[in-house]
Amino acid sequence: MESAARTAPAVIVAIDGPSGTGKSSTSKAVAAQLGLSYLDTGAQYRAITWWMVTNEIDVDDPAAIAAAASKPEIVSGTDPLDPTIHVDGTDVAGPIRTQEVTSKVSAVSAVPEVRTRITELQRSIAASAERGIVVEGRDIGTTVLPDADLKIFLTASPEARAARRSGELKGADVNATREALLKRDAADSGRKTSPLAKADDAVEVDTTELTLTQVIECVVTLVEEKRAAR
Ligand SMILES: Nc1ncnc2c1ncn2[C@@H]1O[C@H](COP(=O)(O)OP(=O)(O)OP(=O)(O)O)[C@@H](O)[C@H]1O
Ligand SMILES: Nc1ccn([C@@H]2O[C@H](COP(=O)(O)O)[C@@H](O)[C@H]2O)c(=O)n1
Repeated sequence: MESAARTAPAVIVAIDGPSGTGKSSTSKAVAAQLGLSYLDTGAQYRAITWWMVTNEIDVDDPAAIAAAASKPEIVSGTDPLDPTIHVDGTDVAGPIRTQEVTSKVSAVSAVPEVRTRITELQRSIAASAERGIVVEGRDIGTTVLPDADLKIFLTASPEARAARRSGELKGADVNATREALLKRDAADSGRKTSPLAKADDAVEVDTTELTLTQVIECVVTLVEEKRAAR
């Protein structure tokens, strides 16, 4: 007899929110716990940004970015225990996390041709996830997967997010980290095409006072409730 996890219908979970709210940590853990695939859409935007920088495309020139948007081949591995990201066959998991890429990704991701290309890729990955998928980003619930079974919007105070990030960056200045987070949020929320936004039907979870374990438990419970109601 097949296990319950095997026979459960595929479930699509969209997790959005500003930087440092815990989207990646939560999404990976929820997907691993429930036997689902996992997609880090921020890594895809970072990957195309890395390619633009490496190929000396001026990120302040939207026309140049648009003209090059279809060139790199971006491949995402969706195992939540070992998510991967390759550009033209090169493993870029490390290079996409540099300060240079982080400071330029909002400009690249605001270009409509980039969003169209990456959104198509995201939809095709989600459609081929047999057991379902947790997809995290900024516009998953609003634009990429508007019919997702469950939409979550994570928030946390800027202070909590900066403290988490500077802990991760081993002693980085908390105020500078906070300013950088807020600057990226403002750019992502303010762009014309598919900005960072909460979908009307998303469940908002403020993680400021919650441990990561509590957030994961909360989301797992919400997924199980959705599944039980189907
Ligand atoms: N509820 C929480 N309590 C404490 N630390 C947390 C919590 N959630 C996440 N963290 C920590 O905060 C840091 C940022 O989390 P994570 O990378 O998951 O955020 P994110 O929303 O995906 O950020 P970004 O959008 O910038 O990629 C990580 O070090 C993570 O372990
Ligand atoms: N759905 C998404 C996801 C991400 N972005 C852009 O990528 C940047 C990096 O995202 P991280 O989650 O890795 O921090 C982010 O600041 C956005 O500019 C996006 O536009 N849409």
